[in-house]
Amino acid sequence: MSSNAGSSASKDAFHAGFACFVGRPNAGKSTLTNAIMGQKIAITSKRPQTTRHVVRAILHRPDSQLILVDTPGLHRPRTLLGERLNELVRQTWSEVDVIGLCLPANEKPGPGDKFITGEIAKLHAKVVAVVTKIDLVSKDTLVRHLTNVAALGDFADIVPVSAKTGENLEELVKVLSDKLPESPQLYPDGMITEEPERVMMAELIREAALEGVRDELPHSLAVVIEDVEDEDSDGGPRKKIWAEIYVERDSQKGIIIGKGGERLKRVGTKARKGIAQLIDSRVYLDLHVRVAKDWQRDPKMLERLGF
Ligand SMILES: Nc1nc2c(ncn2[C@@H]2O[C@H](COP(=O)(O)OP(=O)(O)OP(=O)(O)O)[C@@H](O)[C@H]2O)c(=O)[nH]1
Repeated sequence: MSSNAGSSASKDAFHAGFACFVGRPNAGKSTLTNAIMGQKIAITSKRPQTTRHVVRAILHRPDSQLILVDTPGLHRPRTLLGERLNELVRQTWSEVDVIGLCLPANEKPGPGDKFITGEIAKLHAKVVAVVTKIDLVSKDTLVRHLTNVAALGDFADIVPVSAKTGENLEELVKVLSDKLPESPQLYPDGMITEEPERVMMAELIREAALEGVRDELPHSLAVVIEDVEDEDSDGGPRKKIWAEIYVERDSQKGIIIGKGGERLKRVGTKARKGIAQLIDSRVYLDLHVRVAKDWQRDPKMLERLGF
């Protein structure tokens, strides 16, 4: 044991704490969280700003416990929902020990990245620049990119990774874990997320409902799990889940339901499979679509939808 500060002194100590990935929309934060966890937890998509909930993933290593908090991207708020999301991001940023600033290797750091770098520099957290999507660029481009990233701010480390190929992911976990404070384990062994199951179920339904229609209604859709019950059916025990999909207009309801209810049926089947896998049980999903006019601007409705 030694009283010296620094990593060599705390070699044998256990480190535990919170980390989050930040970066502009589409920087690869959710994909990175999923890849590190080796399983699907956050919801990813080709469209920006689909991450709505703070999802915690817990990474256990022999000498550390890294708790990943997933945040939505910071963006210019146009609605009350937008403002709430930004509040949520800032709140999360202020609560973590380490921040991984995600900078996609295939895009030059821009004013948005500069802005975020400035914002997080004000916090107590250590900041690691995570260069994402390195599978998309050549070695030469990557080297140039790393130089640009180094010029962007004062980072505790710079780690290039690919969530797609898995390159350098374990190194990233190590770098982030090393920067956590000395602390006993914060969560029990084996626990990988504290996100309530219902939120994850809702996200699976939301993802299924958005498939193919993201252009038409990217932010107009929210899902609430109304109830979950155990029941016995002919095929054995199963979970019966009542869920509601909220949209803002009648026309959107039509899009979700589809001709003769065909589309909603497909959404239900896809979501049911995902949920069954998530909770490892047979599932009966009772899915309804409701119109809540302008829910994104209605504080009561936002509360009900969990924002
Ligand atoms: N080729 C490649 N694509 C990636 C990688 N990581 C993420 N992507 C893609 O980049 C897009 C955005 O990834 P997300 O993980 O949803 O990005 P995000 O930063 O969480 O986005 P928001 O939720 O909008 O904040 C998706 O189409 C991913 O498939 C990677 O390592 N390699």
